[in-house]
Amino acid sequence: MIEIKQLSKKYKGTDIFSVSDLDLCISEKDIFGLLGPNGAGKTTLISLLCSLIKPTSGSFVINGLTYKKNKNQLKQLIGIVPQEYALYPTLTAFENLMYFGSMYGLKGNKLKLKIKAALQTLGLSQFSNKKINTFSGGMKRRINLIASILHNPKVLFLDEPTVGVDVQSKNVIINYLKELNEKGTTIIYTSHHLNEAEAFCTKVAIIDHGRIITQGPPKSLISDQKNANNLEDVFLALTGHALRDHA
Ligand SMILES: Nc1ncnc2c1ncn2[C@@H]1O[C@H](COP(=O)(O)OP(=O)(O)OP(=O)(O)O)[C@@H](O)[C@H]1O
Repeated sequence: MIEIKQLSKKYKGTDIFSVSDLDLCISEKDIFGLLGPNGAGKTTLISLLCSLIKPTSGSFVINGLTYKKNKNQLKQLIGIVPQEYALYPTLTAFENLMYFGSMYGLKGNKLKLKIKAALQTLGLSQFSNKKINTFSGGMKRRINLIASILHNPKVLFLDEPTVGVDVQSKNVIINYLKELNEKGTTIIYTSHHLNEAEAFCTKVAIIDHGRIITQGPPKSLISDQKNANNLEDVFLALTGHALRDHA
């Protein structure tokens, strides 16, 4: 269970809050989607929850643990799949995964077997000894995902895990995440693919200007919104059609 209370973040040198007084509860069984236009605050919220950045104010608890009191336990409890590839291009897939596993204190046969099983499930067994710089975007996304789950996290945060991948890779990734969730991992993910989120998530929150403007199961949000046939209709009705370009 994740409980977020009055969480706010204002980056140094800026005068706006990227996350503003945000309250949210995510249950252990959820596949929770954080949706919102560009610049809404999704990555900032995930970065706060992964303790990659510090809140300006407010707090959160993940499965009873807080970063201040339980830093090491929390690190073992969560997995992070960042938006950017966090892989070493000149190492092979297997070497990369051995390295990431060792960062969590894993080693030996146990780690090797875990890597082999994940590579198999994600369709990458035959590329195990190929260098990452020869991989397609979809293959790198799948390796990025494996790197984050080797320590069996109870809570997995993913920032746009299906961006830039083909339909085949996307299906493999989504099915794998569903499997992890069925085995007891809470999934929290950001995406701009609203059809995907509608089918995949048990709950979503639509975020804009650092605040949650609505949340709930996709079907409830659709039925509650006048003239909405899908999550995209809800999203546009609540966030508007204006472009969010800024520099
Ligand atoms: N390191 C930073 N320093 C200053 N401002 C930042 C920083 N990172 C993000 N921001 C600002 O915080 C706001 C929220 O950004 P964030 O990346 O969290 O949004 P997002 O919803 O993830 O967007 P996207 O969908 O484009 O990834 C934006 O206005 C952004 O410009």
